[in-house]
Amino acid sequence: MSVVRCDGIVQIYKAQDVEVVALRDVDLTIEAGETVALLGPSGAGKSTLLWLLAGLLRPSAGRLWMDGTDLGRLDQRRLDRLRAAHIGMMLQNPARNLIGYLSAAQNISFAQRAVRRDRRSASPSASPSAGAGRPAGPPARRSARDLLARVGLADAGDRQAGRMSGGEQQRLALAVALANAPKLLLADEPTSQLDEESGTRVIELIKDVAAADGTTAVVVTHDTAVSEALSRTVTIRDGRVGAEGRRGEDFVVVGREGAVQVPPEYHHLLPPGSMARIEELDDGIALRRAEP
Ligand SMILES: Nc1ncnc2c1ncn2[C@@H]1O[C@H](COP(=O)(O)OP(=O)(O)OP(=O)(O)O)[C@@H](O)[C@H]1O
Repeated sequence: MSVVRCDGIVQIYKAQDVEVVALRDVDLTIEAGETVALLGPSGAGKSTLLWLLAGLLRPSAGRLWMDGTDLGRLDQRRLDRLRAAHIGMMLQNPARNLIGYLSAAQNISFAQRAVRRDRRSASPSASPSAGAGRPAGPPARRSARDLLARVGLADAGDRQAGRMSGGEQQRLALAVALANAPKLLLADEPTSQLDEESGTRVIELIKDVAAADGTTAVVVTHDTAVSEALSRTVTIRDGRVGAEGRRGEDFVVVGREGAVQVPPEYHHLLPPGSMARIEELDDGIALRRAEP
């Protein structure tokens, strides 16, 4: 079963009298264990998509499934539960992921507290809806000690999070995001404020988690080193999935109603607004610029 399935997602922001269409008809399926880099120019809609996947926004239209659960059918309480138990999130600014005055170990315990409480209240005798939206069985949660060891911070359990370096904070943020053994790990530019070495380490750790636990990771990034390290790229342009890359090869994506975005590197041959002739080939079509 797919961990993420987006079907015709539209996201419209309303700011006073103005509407901004951030995403239009996004179709996307992500399988368990995939590590996906979400790419695209500034304002394309990457963060919006990430926030939708995190359940922090509800789409204006379209449907979004997380591990088979239609998020649109969950009330806020059940959505919050599903998020806490199955989604881990890392933000760009390492400090924003953490409670600075708590120790590293306390940051992890804090993240686990809500899910622990929730599981207690969702005992077998509780209402059947209490665990709705959650796959069978509780997540296999790790101890703070194990999680810290996993991200190379075995000796840092008592250190105050706010006093750690940016790289250490982001590794701790990863441990916090993994605290409840999420199925889906979401990261919004997790390396952009780190030096190259720290950034590489964070991405290697994310890949290790995906390989070892089957965790699915979606990482918004502008960094080609990050996108090359992950198994798949999805490029958002103008609110649509414009291209995908797998194993180093790039593909354009044929969207709804047959729409295809010509990648910017070919705009000198087919500028936006130009007319083209379609030439049928055995295995597809070619576009040739035509003068009207
Ligand atoms: N809260 C909001 N209210 C109104 N418009 C918004 C809001 N958040 C985002 N937008 C608009 O939606 C569009 C997509 O924004 P988004 O932040 O998702 O893009 P992005 O690809 O993540 O960009 P960047 O790489 O610069 O972070 C942009 O036009 C942005 O201005």
